[in-house]
Amino acid sequence: MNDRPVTPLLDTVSTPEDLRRLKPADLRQLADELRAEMISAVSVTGGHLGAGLGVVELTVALHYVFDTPRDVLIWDVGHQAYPHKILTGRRDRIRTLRQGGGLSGFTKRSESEYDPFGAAHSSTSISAALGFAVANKLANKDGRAIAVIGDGAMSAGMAYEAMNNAKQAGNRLIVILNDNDMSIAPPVGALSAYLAKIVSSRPFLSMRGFAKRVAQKLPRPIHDFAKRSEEYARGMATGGTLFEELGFYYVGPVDGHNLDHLLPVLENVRDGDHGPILIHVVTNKGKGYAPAEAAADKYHGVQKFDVVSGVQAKAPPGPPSYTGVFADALVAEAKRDDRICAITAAMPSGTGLDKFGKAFPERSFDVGIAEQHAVTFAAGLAAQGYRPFCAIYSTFLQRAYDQVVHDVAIQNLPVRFAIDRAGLVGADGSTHAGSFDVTYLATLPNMVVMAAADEAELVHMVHTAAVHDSGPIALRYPRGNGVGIALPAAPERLEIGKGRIVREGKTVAILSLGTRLGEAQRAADQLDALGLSTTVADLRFAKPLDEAMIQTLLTSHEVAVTIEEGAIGGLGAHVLTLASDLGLIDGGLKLRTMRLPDAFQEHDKPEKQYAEAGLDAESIVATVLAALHRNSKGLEESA
Ligand SMILES: Cc1ncc(C[n+]2csc(CCOP(=O)(O)OP(=O)(O)O)c2C)c(N)n1
Ligand SMILES: CC(=O)[C@@H](O)[C@H](O)COP(=O)(O)O
Ligand SMILES: [Mg+2]
Repeated sequence: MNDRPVTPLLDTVSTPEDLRRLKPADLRQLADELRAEMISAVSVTGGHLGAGLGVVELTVALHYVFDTPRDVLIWDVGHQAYPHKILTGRRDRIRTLRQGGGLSGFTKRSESEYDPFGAAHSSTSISAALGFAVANKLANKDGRAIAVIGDGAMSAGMAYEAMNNAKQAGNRLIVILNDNDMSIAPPVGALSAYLAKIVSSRPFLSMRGFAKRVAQKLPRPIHDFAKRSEEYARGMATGGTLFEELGFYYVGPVDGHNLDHLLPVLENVRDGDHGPILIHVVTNKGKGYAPAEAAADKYHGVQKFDVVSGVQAKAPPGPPSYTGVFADALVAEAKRDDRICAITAAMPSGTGLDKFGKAFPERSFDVGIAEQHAVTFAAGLAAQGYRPFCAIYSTFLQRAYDQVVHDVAIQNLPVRFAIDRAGLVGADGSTHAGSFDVTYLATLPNMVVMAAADEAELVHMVHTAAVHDSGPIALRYPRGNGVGIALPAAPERLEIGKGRIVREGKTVAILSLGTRLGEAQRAADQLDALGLSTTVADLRFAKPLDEAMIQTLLTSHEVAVTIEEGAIGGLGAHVLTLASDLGLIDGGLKLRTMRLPDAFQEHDKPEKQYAEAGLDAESIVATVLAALHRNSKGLEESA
């Protein structure tokens, strides 16, 4: 049992207004209590811990110096916003984080006026803040827009697209670059090296004169402060060029855990006349909690844990995860084919590609948070004869849609999309749900789209993708563990566009795509028990469809139901179109499509989300009975 921390000062602060009534000298204690409260809360909920720990002082300082919510504070990704939630009227619910009905793990407009812009995907904050700043300018309103963006998020092109346009915002736009030298994994690429160079530049003294010169260009208050602070002067001398070239005043590096440094810098920036400004704040991910600081991932995302030891709750032993099965299968394929490469966009552990990277470092690429680049980079590799697997979460692949269409599909290049986190993902909620990939991929000419029904199928699909040289192919699989089925000794090459019958019946046909197959079989048991003998088909392919099998199933059963873990426009829509093309809907065909609702579902446990979505066995049975005008006992309803 984790005890609640003693937090006498934090107990007096419910909102930033309360915070702003404190003396500067009290803020250190407040930050310590805030950190303790956050650790305590996440120890019972699990969630994103390291990033929030790293911005405790920054959160306090920003709300202290700026007039939030009139000054809008936009946290990039939003995974570091737990301290912000505690200080902005949500402390009473902080132990409901990421639980069904509880607070979101990210910023969310519907949750608080202090969350002016929702997030969870990265690198949107500067564009959004620019929008707020320009809107204020157009409306002749006061109010600044402050974007806090991490060094990892700063690797995405969108951040630069926004900075490229920032000049029009004038003083109203403030970007805080929170540089903790970490993404989820250690950061990659030239930008990361560039930031590290700024932070570590030496020597101070020989640079001081130059620093003064640069500082003199700044408005008076900043200049004065620069003169007082040696570290600040060092930053002025050694860094900032890239950001200055993009039209920003660069201030930094600043120690993001030192309130005596942070507060005057922010006050000077608040009061200065400088145009768009970027403050380079250096922090430690996991700061102030020893187990987090010591962890390789700095406790980016954690299970519930014991506060004293930092030991996280272990998942009960179970089948291997889909991600793990995918990673092992891909390594096996890459041993057979040295053209196979693997690409991740800053998610090596999440996609399992860390394993591939260890086995084949030269064929493994972490491109940073850059999904668009990842896809077009893969297209280039494919055009040159390599066989890249782009392993990207379903939700993040959305960002690279034009690259999928324009760079891969139109050119019919053999890029393999390994789409992890397909379907509902639980605690991360609607921003991370993999709801749309079948819809957006299966509409594309040339594209093959597969969905694994279990982990053995996933192994076959990895192999099928590996040997599919004639064009692009995607395989999707969910977050979490497999069903416990034995993995095949040798993977099979699946025939493209062919499904399989897993159970034969006469009255009802369930056409399943993906891991709803288990629910389809449970439903079939219940329907059989009601005297409605049921066929279950695992279609395997959303594109191309197994047209012959579908035609047979639709015409030989009284009712057919499609089920999938995706939004409207997926399997069900394609089966309906086929039925229409074949003229089957003219003759009284009974066909029902079961899919995710046309709504963004809130976070909860995945099984509850699926029940709410009506995609469990009980809902399948109810759908079938309703279509056949039968009651819950399977008896015909009197007209
Ligand atoms: C478009 C997109 N790709 C990937 C992710 C997954 N992701 C969430 S946080 C994160 C790392 C962010 O690093 P940084 O911005 O430095 O923040 P830190 O966690 O270090 O505070 C990644 C890759 C995401 N949220 N959005
Ligand atoms: C904030 C973010 O986008 C990631 O940290 C994400 O929450 C990871 O999700 P998984 O736990 O499914 O890898
Ligand atoms: Mg970082």
